[in-house]
Order: sequence, then structure tokens, then C-alpha cells
Amino acid sequence: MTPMTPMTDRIVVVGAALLDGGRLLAARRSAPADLAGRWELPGGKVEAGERPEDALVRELREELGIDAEPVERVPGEWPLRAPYVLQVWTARLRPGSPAPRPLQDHDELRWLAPAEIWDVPWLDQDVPAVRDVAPRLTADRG
Ligand SMILES: Nc1nc2c([nH]c(=O)n2[C@H]2C[C@H](O)[C@@H](COP(=O)(O)OP(=O)(O)OP(=O)(O)O)O2)c(=O)[nH]1
Repeated sequence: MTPMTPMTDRIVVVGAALLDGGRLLAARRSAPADLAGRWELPGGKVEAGERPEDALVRELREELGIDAEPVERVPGEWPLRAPYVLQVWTARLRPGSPAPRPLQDHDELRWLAPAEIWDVPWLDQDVPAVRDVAPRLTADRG
């Protein structure tokens, strides 16, 4: 008999769709080897007892050196390698925040305009999430 995986074994990874002037920030992973060179939404694992929005702000500060503000959850959840699942929030830079820099986990960043969204090789598992984020770029442009 295969025991079912308890829901508590699910670990949420929060990803930021960081928007600025109608562009989306994409980050190229530098590690681990099987993910290196592919692009993702910056973020990371939610720690025990941590709110996902707080994890997002913490990860963006650690990885990119920015002061970011979560705006809203992009509905849905996307499976990553078990036991991880990806949840996405749109986010923006708080006034006075430094510009993002690849401090940890990434070796390159790009601000993508709507027409450039598919110019980078996203992680396969991120493609459905990025597809759902894409329409929000034009909404952010004003
Ligand atoms: N941050 C992020 N991780 C993703 C995405 N897609 C995807 O498969 N992953 C995977 C990569 C990692 O196995 C895991 C998240 O790990 P991470 O390395 O970003 O998180 P973290 O900073 O909390 O990691 P850690 O080194 O503290 O363990 O989810 C994505 O869009 N964003």
C-alpha cells in the first residue's frame, strides 16, 4: 500500500512577478546544476510559520537586495519537483528601493517587456505560471 502524502508535506515556493513600468523581472539561476542557465521568477521556500507574502519580501531582499511589496496573488498553484509547489504574487519595488542585483542564486537579471516574455528559456515548470502573469504586464504599464 502506498501511503498518501499528507498535505503538511507540501512545501510552498513563492515566486515574485516583479513588475515595473509594464516590464517583468526574470532571473537566471546559477545553481543547482540541473536548473542553472534557466530563468525563473525570483523567490524561494516559505519557512515554517511564515506567511507567504513575508517569505516573498524576505527572499527578494536576500536574493536581489530590493525592498519589495507584494501586490496580489496570481490565482492557482503549479507543481514543482515534489514536495514543492509554486505560488505567485505580483510585486513592485517600494519607493526608494535599490535596483535589483543578482546577489544569490542568480547570475543575470532581465526586465522583459510584454513582447520579450518568451525570449528567455524559463524553467519548464514555470511556463504555465508565466503564461498567467503575462496579461498583467500590459495592465501595469500606465
Ligand atoms: N524561487 C523559485 N524557485 C523555483 C522556481 N521554479 C522552480 O522549479 N523552483 C525551484 C528551485 C528550487 O528547487 C526551489 C526553490 O528553491 P530556492 O533555492 O529558490 O529557495 P530558497 O532560497 O528558499 O532555498 P534554500 O537555498 O534556502 O534551500 O523551487 C521559481 O520560479 N522560483
